[in-house]
This record gives sequence, C-alpha cells and structure tokens, in this order.
Amino acid sequence: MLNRPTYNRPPRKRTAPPDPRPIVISGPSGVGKGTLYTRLRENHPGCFAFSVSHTSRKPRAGEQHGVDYHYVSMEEFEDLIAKDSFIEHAKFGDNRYGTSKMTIEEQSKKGQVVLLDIEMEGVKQMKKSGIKARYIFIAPPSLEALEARLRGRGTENEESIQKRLAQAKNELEYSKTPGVHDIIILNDDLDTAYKQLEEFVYKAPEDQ
Ligand SMILES: Nc1ncnc2c1ncn2[C@@H]1O[C@H](COP(=O)(O)OP(=O)(O)OP(=O)(O)O)[C@@H](O)[C@H]1O
Repeated sequence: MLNRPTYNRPPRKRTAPPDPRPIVISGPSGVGKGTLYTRLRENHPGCFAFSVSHTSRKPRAGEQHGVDYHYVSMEEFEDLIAKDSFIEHAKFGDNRYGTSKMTIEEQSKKGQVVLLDIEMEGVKQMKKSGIKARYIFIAPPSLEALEARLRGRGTENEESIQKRLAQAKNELEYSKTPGVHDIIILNDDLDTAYKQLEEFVYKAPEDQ
C-alpha cells in the first residue's frame, strides 16, 4: 500500500488574481507590510511583481540596478518629473525616490499583479494620478505593539525609531479618511492578517 505523506500546508496557487489592478500596500513602518507581501509572493509564485522604484541615490553594496531600484542621476530624475513620468515621487534627505508609470505598465503586461509599498504622501499622489488600483492599509494593534516590532526588528537606531513612530501617527490618522483604502487589515495575529490579505487580493472584481 502506498504510504502517502499528509501535508497541512495549503496548495500553492499559481493563478494570478482575477482583478489585474495594481495593489498599493501602505501602513506605518514596522507594521508588517513586508512580512505579509513576502508571504503572498511565496505562496503564489509568479503571480505578483514588486514595483521597482527609481532613485537618484547611489546603489549600496550588493544592490542591483533594475532589481532593488532603477538608479538614475538627479538630472535624469528631474527630467522624468518634468515629463510627468512618475505616479508618485518624494524627496528623502538629498535623494529622490519615485514610481514610474512605465514600470507599472511593463510589469502589468507580463500578466502579474503589481504590488506597491508606498507611504502616505505617495498614496495621495497615486490617488490623484487617476491610475486604477486597489488600496490596502495595514494597521498595528497599538502604537506600543508597533514600537515593539520596530525595536524587535533590530534595524533602526533610536532616532529612526522615534521618527517612524511620529510618522506612524500621521499615517494612522490619514487611514481614517473615508474612502481612501479599500480594506484596512489589522495585523495582530499574523496568520489571521495574512488570510484576510489573501482573500481580498483574490476577490473577483464583481465582489468588491
Ligand atoms: N503580526 C505580527 N506579530 C508580531 N510581529 C510581527 C507581525 N507582523 C510582522 N511582525 C514583525 O514586525 C517587524 C516589522 O515587520 P516588517 O519589516 O514586515 O514591517 P514593514 O511594515 O514592512 O516595515 P517598513 O515599512 O519599515 O519596511 C518584523 O520583525 C516582523 O517579523
């Protein structure tokens, strides 16, 4: 008799979501956006493309052009702004960052759903651009839990933690604006939040 092993893990679904619109995931730093969409991409190989941003900053060691960012000079970046090539762009410190319309179009053509991880100002600009997209906000159970996650991740110094927490308050306030997001997912228990994310992403357009 065949002794078949039993697996509890659900089968990986290699079908792209029925709704092809790009998905914008926003939420305060440290809330778990990366953790959630990484799981989504791993569970559905080939179905999602992560939007590669443009930046005027120099690549860091190990970073690859076209993978981590599209690296351009400040002059090239400003030329792209003048040509209205960006859906959203922002300046942090001395560098510019942005999502180009072309990048989204190219990735969408491959039949993959584009995922964008952008902050509040970017969300506002993207909404103004008129590009059709679905908007997901990931909320923390509390500011204390958010702080614990930021500290637990061990990637930020104290100044950066304080800056991110201050910005988190703005993000949370903005998320209360009616109609901005299609769904607000509370990332308390990770598995529950993931299930909600997956269910929303795979909803048929007519059910939204
Ligand atoms: N539901 C959860 N419960 C507890 N810890 C979590 C949960 N979700 C994520 N984390 C942890 O919180 C930390 C921050 O998560 P993550 O890096 O995914 O956040 P992020 O929103 O992508 O942040 P950033 O915007 O700064 O990139 C990580 O250490 C992650 O393991």
